[in-house]
Parts: sequence; C-alpha cells; structure tokens
Amino acid sequence: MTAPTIHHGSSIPIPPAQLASLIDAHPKPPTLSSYSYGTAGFRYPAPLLPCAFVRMGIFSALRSASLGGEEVGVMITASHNPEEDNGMKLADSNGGMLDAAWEEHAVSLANAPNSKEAMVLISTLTRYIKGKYPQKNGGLPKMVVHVGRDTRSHSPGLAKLVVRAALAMGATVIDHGEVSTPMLHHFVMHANGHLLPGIIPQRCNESGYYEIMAFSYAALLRTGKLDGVGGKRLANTKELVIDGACGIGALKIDTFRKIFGKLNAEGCVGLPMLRTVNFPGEGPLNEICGAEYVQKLQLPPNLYSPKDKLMGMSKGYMTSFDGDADRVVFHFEDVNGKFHLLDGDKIAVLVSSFIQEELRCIDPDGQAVKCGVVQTAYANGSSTLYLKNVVKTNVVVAKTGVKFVHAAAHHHFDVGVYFEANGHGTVLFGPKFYDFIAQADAKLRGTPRNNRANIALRRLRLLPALVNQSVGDAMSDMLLVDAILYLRGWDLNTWAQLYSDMPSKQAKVKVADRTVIATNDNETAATAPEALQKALQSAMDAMAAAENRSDGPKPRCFVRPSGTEDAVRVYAEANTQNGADSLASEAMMLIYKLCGGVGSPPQPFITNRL
Ligand SMILES: CC(=O)N[C@H]1[C@@H](OP(=O)(O)O)O[C@H](CO)[C@@H](O)[C@@H]1O
Ligand SMILES: [Mg+2]
Repeated sequence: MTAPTIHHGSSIPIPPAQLASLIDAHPKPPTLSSYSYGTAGFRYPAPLLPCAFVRMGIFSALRSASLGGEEVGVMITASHNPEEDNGMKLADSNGGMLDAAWEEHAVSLANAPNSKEAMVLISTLTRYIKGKYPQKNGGLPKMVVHVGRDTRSHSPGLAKLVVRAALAMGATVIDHGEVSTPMLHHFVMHANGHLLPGIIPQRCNESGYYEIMAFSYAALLRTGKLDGVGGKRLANTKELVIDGACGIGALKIDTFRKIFGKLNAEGCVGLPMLRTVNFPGEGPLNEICGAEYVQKLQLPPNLYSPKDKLMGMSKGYMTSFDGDADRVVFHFEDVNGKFHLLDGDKIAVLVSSFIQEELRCIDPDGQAVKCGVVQTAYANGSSTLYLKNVVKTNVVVAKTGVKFVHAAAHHHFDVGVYFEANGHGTVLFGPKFYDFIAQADAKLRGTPRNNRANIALRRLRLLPALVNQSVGDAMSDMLLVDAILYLRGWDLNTWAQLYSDMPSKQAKVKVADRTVIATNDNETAATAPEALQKALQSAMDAMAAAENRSDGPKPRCFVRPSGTEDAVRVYAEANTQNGADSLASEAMMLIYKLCGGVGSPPQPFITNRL
C-alpha cells in the first residue's frame, strides 16, 4: 500500500499555444473513425488511446472546475477485456459514473479532428465555467483530478499523459498508482463526502478504504455471536480462494489478508483465511480466468499460480474477480467434482433477502423503506421469479450497463440492490434509509442490547460503510456475501440451492454495422430491423410449445449490440440446456441473415451439458 503522489499544476495556466501543441503531439489515429464512450467509458486497443487520453486529462480538469472545484477521477483500465486493450472510466464528484450531459462533451473533445477544433471546444467549456463560477483572478475554479490505473503494461504510460494534460490546465492531480476501479471511485466519493447523505467521509486513499471495509466487515461478523442463530463458519467456508484474473484485485486482496491477520490477533472471530491465485504476471490478464470467463462460459478458472501456491487448496469456496476488480462471482466444486456458479443474480437474491429480513426485525410491515432489486435483461428468469415470489421484493429491469442500473436503483428505491448477472453490482442506501435508522435508534434506545431488533439495527447501520456506495466493488461485495453466509451459517451449496438457474447460453455475432439493431428501453426486445423481433418471437414460441411446461419461466431470448465490443450479443434461456443452445443458435442465425452478418455463418451449438 503506497500513499498517493500529489502533483500541483501551475497557478498560471499554460498558454493556449502550448496546450494546442500538447494535443498536436498526440494526433488522432488514422485508422479510427471516431471514439465512442460505450457502456462504461472509452475502451480500445492501447495504441489507439494516447490522443483520447491527453484530451481526457484536459477534460477531467474542466469537469472538476465545472463542479466548482469538486474532485473527480480518471481510472485507466479496460476491465475484463484482454491485456492488449486499455481504456478509461471517468468518475464524477459523487463517485459515480460521469454525468450523461458531460459524457457528450467528453466524446466531442475526444473526436475533435485537430488541435484547433479541440481548442474551440475547450474555450467554450472554459467560458461556460467562468460564467458559472467567476473567480477574482479571472481564472477557473480549483480543479482536482484523482488518477488510478490497473496492472496493464501500457497503463503507466497512458496515466502519465492524463497527469500531464490535467497539470497543464492547472489542476492538482492525486495519482493513486495501481488501484482497483471501485477504489478510485471510493476515493473520489470520500473526497467530496459532503455530497452524500449518511456517509462519514474517510481518508480518500487506500488506507482509508481498507480501514472502513475491514472494520465494518469485522463488526458485522461480530453481530453473529449476539443472536445465537448466526455466526457459524462451516468447515468448507474456512478458506476463501480468490481468482484475481491475473489483475489488480489479486494484489489488493493481499493487503486485506494482512489486515485480517491483525484482526485475528485482536480476537476477531469468524474471519476466513484468504488465499489468492492468479496474480499479475502468473498468467494472461482475464484469459481463461476471472469473472467474465467464469460467468460467460460457466466454467472454472484456469489456475496459473505455481504449484506451491496451490498446494492443499480446496475448491469448495471460490470467487473470481475481473481485471479491474469491480465484478465478482462465486463458484465451487461439489463432492462429485461438479462445478457450480453463483453469479450476480444469486448475489442479488442473497443480499436483498438478508437486508429485507433485517429491516423486518425493526419494521415488521416493511412499509418504512422501499426495497427493490434492479436487474438487466441478462438476469436469469428463475432469479426474477424467486425475487418476486419468495423474497417478495420489487424488481425493475434496466438497460445493460452500470450507469443505467445504478441510476434505476437510485430512482426507484430507498434500498436499491443492483447486480448485473456478470457480478457487477452494489446496494445503494438513500436518504429515507438513513432517516429510518435514526428513528429506529431513538425507538430502540433503552431496550435490551441483544434483542433481535437491536441486532438488526447494528447490522443495517454497518452496511453503507461496508458496501461501496459509488460503484460495484468485487472486494466489498465479496466481504458482504461472506458476512451474510457466516451470519446464516451457510456454505455455497445452501445458497446455490435457493433456486435453480434456467439453463442459458450467451454468444456473439459479428455484423458489418451493429447500429442497424435497435432495442426497446430495457433491451428485452429488438425494434429494428423490422423483421427481427417477430422472428425471435416465433423461435421463442416454438421452443415454449416444444417444452410444453405450464410452470416456471418461459423460454426467452433477446439480442442487442454490445456497447463495449464490436459484436451483437445473444442471450437465450430455456428449461433445458439443449433448448437454450438451440434458441441461441437460431437467434444467431437470424442476426446473421437479417442484420448483415460477416464471415462464415454461425455454427449451431451442440449441447454437451444436460
Ligand atoms: C452481457 C454483459 O455482460 N455485458 C457487459 C458489457 O457490456 P456490453 O454493452 O454488453 O458489451 O460490459 C459492460 C461494462 O463492463 C457491463 O456493464 C455489461 O454488463
Ligand atoms: Mg470491470
């Protein structure tokens, strides 16, 4: 754990000609028609990025100024994508994703054909900011940019460009070095702690992050000893194995391991042993390992670590992170050696039912705060049914991508749980939740410390500190899930058996131009090209007729253009793997035929699992 490096930009901004020559020194790649912001920021092969990174360094300083000096962030990562790619995620001052209106400015600046046009955009934004926040010296307000990067080999070079450009604008740059994406967002959120109700601002650096997570986690475990029902660690949950995807998460877990050692020595009970596999350098980033691979292929990760690191390792309690540690999925091998995946849907079910149960201990009618879960079209039909019928919570389906699910959770619920099936998610606590806690505190004062309502209050109060309130966070989510399993005395098998996933299949198809496909708001149906949805619907109807089941979710498939890759994604689920595979194969063929498929026609899947 290293302290961040703070660089102060000059109080006198560099002359426009110098800024223009910095832009000129990194021209637009001739092979790229335009940069697009995608589902989660800019993401391209690394050699295409220097141009955008210089401009985004300038942009991030302007964004901070446009918020009157609130601090913002730049994370250099291409997440779960291969090592050759890189990219950037921009964090707004509340720690969340960049505001949509400013996303447009970012895209315009990244795509300005030359320095002259870039300078026009920069001066338009500058004029607007100066009008909004006039300064005595006629300059821009204070600007602060936090920078973090993942472990990709080109990340340090790209980070330098961002730092240089932000400094040229006169910003202060806080360079955190190698951190996970959610850590960077967490730093930014705490740097502007006044913006969030109920958040007690922490030091906005790594030690502040670890402290708040580890201590709230340990405090949550401690509540297990109070009610006499929780607080049981089964033998097969004593060691938690983390597949770091050969990326940043593996390095950061090591710090947690050290903190756990100290907590243990201080008498904290219930902590699991943490064992990390797949460190940077041990294998290729995100390849045949990590959350994306494990979730999409529904297969265990390859273990690249040397044999001595794997010795005696059990596969009974495992997680896989992605390359920037903002996603986590759980998995285990049962006694028969069969692999089981517990994805984001399963996490949403576990977390939302836990929170509702605790809330009901204080408010049995469940009327005081509105709880709910936000899913995307990729959520397994069985999970949606379970949430509605068993957990009895509200479910909203939002468009794929963190910025959409996050916004929906904020908008619809006082306690909004969101998880994409791929393991990206968090729980957002709104103002009504904090009011509820304050009222419960007053109501329960003087009642026995260990009655169930008081224990619930203690648990609920800890959650906003443990659960990263800015974005989904693999480490925070992993600790939350582990604490819930411990409090319930469960292992992964008990959790897995809450419901059975419908067999599903995901695939991709290459087309000449994926923008020919349009979808409805939550992407559950295609609206263009015209014939596509009708054909997909007939395929679904035929599958439903063939399966002939009156209970459970119906077979379903949908298609959408990816926001991060040059491909059209296909999702299908049915009551058998065979059905899901053949529905996916049919949808792929329809895309190929109706949407301008390129290359040879997609081959139908041959089912090899029952
Ligand atoms: C099916 C799927 O997993 N899609 C992912 C993927 O977006 P696409 O737009 O599907 O490429 O990357 C996003 C960013 O990480 C993530 O939010 C989203 O869930
Ligand atoms: Mg990621």
